[in-house]
Amino acid sequence: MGGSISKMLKKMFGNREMRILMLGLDSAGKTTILYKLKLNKGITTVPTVGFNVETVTYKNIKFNVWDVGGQDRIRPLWRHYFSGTDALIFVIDSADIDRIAEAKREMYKIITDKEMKDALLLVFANKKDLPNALKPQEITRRLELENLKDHIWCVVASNALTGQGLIEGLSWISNNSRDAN
Ligand SMILES: Nc1nc2c(ncn2[C@@H]2O[C@H](COP(=O)(O)OP(=O)(O)OP(=O)(O)O)[C@@H](O)[C@H]2O)c(=O)[nH]1
Ligand SMILES: [Mg+2]
Repeated sequence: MGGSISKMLKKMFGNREMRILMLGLDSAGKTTILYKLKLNKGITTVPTVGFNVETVTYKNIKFNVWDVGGQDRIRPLWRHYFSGTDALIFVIDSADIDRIAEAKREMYKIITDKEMKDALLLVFANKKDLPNALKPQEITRRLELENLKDHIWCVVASNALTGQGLIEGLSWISNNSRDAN
């Protein structure tokens, strides 16, 4: 009872905070997404060695977004960021068809880790502007998400250069978080 009242107050008056971890193969567009959300502008990125973290406020939620570099030699560092994650944003380059299988392997390694068992999974099918980009339904099929029963998941097509899809993604996360109910 007390719990639900405090949730209601939080919903009405804000101060929700969520920890978001954004991972994906190198060059998928993670850093571009982070700064488009944060600054609403495009930036010139270099491959991330280490991480960037920014707070993005949307409606009454503070999203603490961690963007960790995706080059293969630094992927072993990803697990150090898992603890306390409310939602994983896994970014896919929808036009990098040769590496979808590799992205899938990496994604399953992350979400099967016990520290990630309660995390929501948002997949950005990014770079949707590129002519050979796979559609979100095709990304869903190739990632075999229909078989993924122990996570709440969603695929959103995005273009980090224009920002298309990004707010839709954050809004899905906020609507599906445990304390949204
Ligand atoms: N056409 C297109 N290019 C994009 C999009 N998003 C990112 N890019 C470009 O893709 C390249 C890589 O983007 P980054 O944001 O640096 O990729 P990253 O995932 O942070 O890569 P790492 O830091 O190495 O893990 C840059 O040249 C971006 O401008 C998109 O939606 N469409
Ligand atoms: Mg980066």
